[in-house]
Amino acid sequence: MTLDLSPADRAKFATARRAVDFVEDGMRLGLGTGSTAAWMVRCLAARIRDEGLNITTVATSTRTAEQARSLGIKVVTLDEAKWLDLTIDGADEFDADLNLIKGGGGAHLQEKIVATASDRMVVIADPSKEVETLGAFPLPLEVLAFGLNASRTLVEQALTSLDVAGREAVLRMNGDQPYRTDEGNCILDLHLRRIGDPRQLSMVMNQIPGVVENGLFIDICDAVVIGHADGRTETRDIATGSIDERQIDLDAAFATLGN
Ligand SMILES: O=C[C@H](O)[C@H](O)[C@H](O)COP(=O)(O)O
Repeated sequence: MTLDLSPADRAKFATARRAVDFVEDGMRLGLGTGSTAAWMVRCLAARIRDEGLNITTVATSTRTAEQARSLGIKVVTLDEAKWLDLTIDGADEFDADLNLIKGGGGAHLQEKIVATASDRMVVIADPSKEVETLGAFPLPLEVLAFGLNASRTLVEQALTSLDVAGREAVLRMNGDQPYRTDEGNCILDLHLRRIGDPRQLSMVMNQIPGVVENGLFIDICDAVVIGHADGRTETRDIATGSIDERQIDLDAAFATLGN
């Protein structure tokens, strides 16, 4: 029963359930990472099982790969899949142009590679992720451990000439050790508060030696599905400007999960 779920989880489930409607038989699909994406993987597994769909997936983290495989979903590498039809992933923030901040879970490097190797990227989010201006959520930078402090100094220097409201670069920790990504790199979380020009910031950050990838997704996302705790969903498509509203029966949908 979805009544046992928190309002936040009901909203995540609603967006996830609506987004898997875009999956078609035979597709090669990118699977995002995070709590919303985890709901999507459960919904996808149910559709594959109930409809006998032939779906090949590429995961954006070891976490997601393990979850997908445990639910019987076929997972291959991106090089094996070559190219993807669709990627469905969560986000930490999105704006009116569907530019995103991602990487709250430390997976934005693989997520960006997978999303840009897809014909289409659909973001799944609850309404709290929508912002007028990106930047309240700290922007993650994946950075090589080698020369980390030098890279951090260069990042903070570069930020002084950019249109942002804060400059603090905080090393993400896992207990008393630096957090390590799937690639073995570190994460600097940039507390910028407001990002005036996301495109410029993204380009400048990726020019700094040691920075592997930043969490800004500019002109990558094609549509967002916003889910609400009462089962309402709204899908906005950036290319057509269309808005599609659907009501998900959360209890009925939950009963189909079986996982
Ligand atoms: O690295 C993590 C990813 O970018 C996630 O998609 C993002 O942090 C959103 O996660 P959640 O759905 O848990 O809010």
